[in-house]
Amino acid sequence: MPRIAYFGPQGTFTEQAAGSLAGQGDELVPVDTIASALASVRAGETDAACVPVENSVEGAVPATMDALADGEPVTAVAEAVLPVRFTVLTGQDTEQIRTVASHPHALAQVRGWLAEHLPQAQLVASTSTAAAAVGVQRGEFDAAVTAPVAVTHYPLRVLATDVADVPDAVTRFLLLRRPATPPPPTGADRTSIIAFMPDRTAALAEVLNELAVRGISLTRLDARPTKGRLGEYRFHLDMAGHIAEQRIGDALAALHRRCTNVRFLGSFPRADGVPSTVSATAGDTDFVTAADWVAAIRNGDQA
Ligand SMILES: O=C(O)C(=O)Cc1ccccc1
Repeated sequence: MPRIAYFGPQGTFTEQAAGSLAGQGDELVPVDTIASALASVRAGETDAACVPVENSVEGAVPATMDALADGEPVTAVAEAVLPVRFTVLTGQDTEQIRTVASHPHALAQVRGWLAEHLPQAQLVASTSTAAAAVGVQRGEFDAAVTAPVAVTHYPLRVLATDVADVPDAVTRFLLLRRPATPPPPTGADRTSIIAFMPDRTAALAEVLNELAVRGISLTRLDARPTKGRLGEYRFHLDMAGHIAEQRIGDALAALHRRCTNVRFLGSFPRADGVPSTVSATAGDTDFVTAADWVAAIRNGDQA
């Protein structure tokens, strides 16, 4: 039975995302950190791992960026986008609540609500929203900001539901496997890479230009320090399209020439189903016709 490690414990948003991406009969295996979810799939203990990658309010999840960049390569085969509205669980009377724990991304998205409803409470970062609920059960914190599903796992008092400073916030999750042939292109795909850049004037501009001249639309650009010298970054880029498409393959080959290293993180269907736009001169046949023309000249058969 295929096993999917997810960022747990039970009752996280990531469990919900893993459930929506799992096939029938897949076993969902909770692990405590994003790094250990990826470590388990790298080691072959599980077949896939589900982790959060970015949020529409708080941006990238740094732990996921680092775990994807370090260690053996893994590639995304699917993504899920979930609305995030929070439930506040407690074991106390409201007046007694002195500490509220949650994942930093969750705390950042309910700051306004907490300031209004629990102004006396101190905010404490936990490894995940569900870990905060576990902490409340153990008496370590007075309240937890959790996913709605947490209430079924942790029998605590529901202080509030549908809590969100930004009502339409969403989080995107990835399903990652050990590298294999990517899922086939659908016309509405995303390709994800990490570009390790040389420390050179205009290096990022040159990389972006390789995408721009092929009419490739960026869907995400994030930077993380390499943890080496101050000012050295790696860039996490997502683009509309699939590596099986000529313009994407051609662009990645150009980046391979220009960058210190390029890590391919997958080509997979977009959860929003938005089809890629392909400019009039960057379709697959345009590339094939152009390559045939060059080959003909090399062969001495120019028409
Ligand atoms: O802690 C969780 O439940 C997660 O899955 C990470 C997370 C935290 C806040 C919003 C979305 C996902």
